[in-house]
Amino acid sequence: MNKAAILVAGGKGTRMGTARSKQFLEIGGLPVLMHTIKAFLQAEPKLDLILVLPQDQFLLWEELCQEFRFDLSHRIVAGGASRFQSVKNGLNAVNFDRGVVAIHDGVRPFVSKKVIQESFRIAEAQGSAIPVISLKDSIRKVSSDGGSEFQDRQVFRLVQTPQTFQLEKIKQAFLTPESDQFTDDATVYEAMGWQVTLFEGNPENIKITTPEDLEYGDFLFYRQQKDSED
Ligand SMILES: Nc1ccn([C@@H]2O[C@H](COP(=O)(O)OP(=O)(O)OP(=O)(O)O)[C@@H](O)[C@H]2O)c(=O)n1
Ligand SMILES: C[C@](O)(CO)[C@H](O)COP(=O)(O)O
Repeated sequence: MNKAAILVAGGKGTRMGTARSKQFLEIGGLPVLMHTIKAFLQAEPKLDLILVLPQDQFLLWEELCQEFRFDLSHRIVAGGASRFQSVKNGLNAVNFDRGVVAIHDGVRPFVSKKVIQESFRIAEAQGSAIPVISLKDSIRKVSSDGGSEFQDRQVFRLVQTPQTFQLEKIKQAFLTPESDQFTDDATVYEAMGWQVTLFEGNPENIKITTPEDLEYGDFLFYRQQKDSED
């Protein structure tokens, strides 16, 4: 079965508030994106790996690859104005017609090997594979009049990436016009009337979004290093 991964990293990282976009910042001495690429190629060494970057950051990425002597195989594609457009550009760059494709936020470097491998296995059999985790906090639905209402957290899940799909189906889904309701790839797939298949994600697979995520990322990195030495 042909397998590809699209790592979307075409965003600006405004919530991080740093001059350099968050996907290029370092965790444990290595840029975030290099951790993510390593995770995918360790889990699936034969992957066609497509990295989606802002066009004006191609040169920076080339310089970083030289600086960090990073030579893992990947192709680069220009991002779009939104995550949806960046994914679409990535899908158009996949160079086979039949197979499975994982779509992953480049800024989720702590995705586990098990989740990556499971996502391909489940998507191949079921059409899609969406990693989710249970909630640990209580949740409330708030209303515009200042009120709020208890919600049963057992019936909710937090949604992560990689979101993995049979290529033909997700390419067809992405022909639909972009909508504000498309907060991820599962919602685009679902708009076709197809049900998504959920599976258990890994809680460390956080999306690096704000400065405290970088500090937690450092902690996770050093804990991983220590675990592998023990
Ligand atoms: N035009 C865009 C916007 C987002 N992304 C990617 O989608 C993922 C999830 O988006 P988010 O965390 O929101 O990243 P940013 O858009 O960069 O962050 P912010 O919203 O804080 O600006 C990131 O890997 C980001 O680079 C992308 O490829 N192209
Ligand atoms: C795709 C995603 O990471 C799934 O949780 C999330 O929806 C991205 O949201 P963002 O607002 O684009 O960061």
